[in-house]
Amino acid sequence: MSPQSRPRVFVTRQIPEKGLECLRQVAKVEVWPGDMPPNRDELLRHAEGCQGLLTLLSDRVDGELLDQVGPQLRVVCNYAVGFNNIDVAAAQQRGVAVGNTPDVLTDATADLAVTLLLAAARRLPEAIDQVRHGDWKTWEPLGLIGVDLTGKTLGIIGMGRIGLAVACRMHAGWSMDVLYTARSPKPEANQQVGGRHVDLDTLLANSDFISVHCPLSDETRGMLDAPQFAQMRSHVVLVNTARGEVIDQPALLKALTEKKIFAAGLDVTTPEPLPPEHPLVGLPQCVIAPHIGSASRDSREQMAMIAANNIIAGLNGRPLPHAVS
Ligand SMILES: NC(=O)C1=CN([C@@H]2O[C@H](COP(=O)(O)OP(=O)(O)OC[C@H]3O[C@@H](n4cnc5c(N)ncnc54)[C@H](OP(=O)(O)O)[C@@H]3O)[C@@H](O)[C@H]2O)C=CC1
Ligand SMILES: O=CC(=O)O
Repeated sequence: MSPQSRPRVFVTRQIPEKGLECLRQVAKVEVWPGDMPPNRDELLRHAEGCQGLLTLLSDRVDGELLDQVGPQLRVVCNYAVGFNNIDVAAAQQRGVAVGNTPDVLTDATADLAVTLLLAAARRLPEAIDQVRHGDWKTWEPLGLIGVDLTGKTLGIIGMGRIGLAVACRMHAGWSMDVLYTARSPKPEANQQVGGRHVDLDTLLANSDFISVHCPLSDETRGMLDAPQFAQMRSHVVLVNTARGEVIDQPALLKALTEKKIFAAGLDVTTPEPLPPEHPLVGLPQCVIAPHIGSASRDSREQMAMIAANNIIAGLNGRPLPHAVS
C-alpha cells in the first residue's frame, strides 16, 4: 500500500514507541506532540477524516466527535482498560469498533492499590514529612501509630481482574479474609482467596480495609456517599484506584476530617488533577497519587502493543482482540 493510500490514525498522546512503530507499518500516524492533552477543538480538528483513533481517558469520545471525524472512522481504542470517556453505544450506532487494553496493567494497578493501602495504614506520608521537615525528635512510643493489617478483613468493591489481584496479594501476604461485591458471584474469588460475595452494606459494615475496583458507570457513580461512610468502621482504610467519581468526594472529605474513617489512599480523584489547594491534598491521613496505577514500564509497553493491534484489526475490518461492548 502506498503511503498516500494508507488509513489515517490520530494518537492523542505520545505512547511507547513500540506500539507506534507497529501502527506505522499499516497507517499514516499522527501523534499529538503536546505534553498536555489536545483540547476539544484540537481533538476535533486532528481527528477529522481519520479511520482510527487511539485515545486516552482525558479525551471525550461522544456522538459529536464521532460525527465530526466522519463516516470513514472504523475503530477507536482507549489506551486504558477503563473506557468511561467513550460513548460506546454512540460508536456502535455508527459502526465504529471500540477497544481497550485490559490484563497487562492488572498487576501494576494491584501493586499500586496495595502500596496506597500500606502507606495510608502506616501513615507513611506523615512519617516521611517529619523526617524531611526536621520534626523527627525522638523514638516515640505513641507517635505515628497506624492500624494493623494481619488477619483483618478486606472488602473489594468490584471483584474483577484488578480486584482479585489485590485480594490475592492481601490474602497471601497478610492472611486477610475477603468480602466482595460484584453484580454476579465470582467463583474464582472463592477458590483463590475464599472470597465471599456479599451486598454492599454487609461489606461496608464488616471490612477493615476497602478497595474500590469497579468501573465508573451510571450504577457506580457516587456509590460511596455519606450513608455508606456512616456504615464503615472508624478504623477503615479506604483505597480507590478505580475512578474518582465512584466516591462522593465531599462525603469522603467529611468522613476523614471528622475521623469517621482512619485514612484513604487515592490514585484517582475528581477532578484530575486535583488542585493543590484542595482540602484533601492537605490532609495528612489522605495519600494521593496522580493516577499512576498502570505506570510501570512493561504495562505501558504492552498497553501500546494491545492498542496498536486493536487499531490494526479495526482498520482491516476484523474483530478487535480486546473489544468493549
Ligand atoms: N488507577 C489506574 O491507573 C487504573 C484504573 N483502572 C480502573 O479499574 C477498573 C477495573 O479494572 P479491571 O479490574 O480490569 O476491570 P474488570 O472488568 O475486570 O472488573 C470490574 C469488576 O467490577 C464489577 N462491577 C461492575 N459493576 C459493578 C457494580 N455496580 N457494583 C459492583 N461491582 C461491579 C464487575 O463484575 P460484575 O459485572 O459481575 O458486576 C467486574 O468484576 C477499570 O474500569 C478502571 O476504571 C484500571 C487500570 C488502571
Ligand atoms: O485508569 C486507567 C485505566 O487503564 O483504566
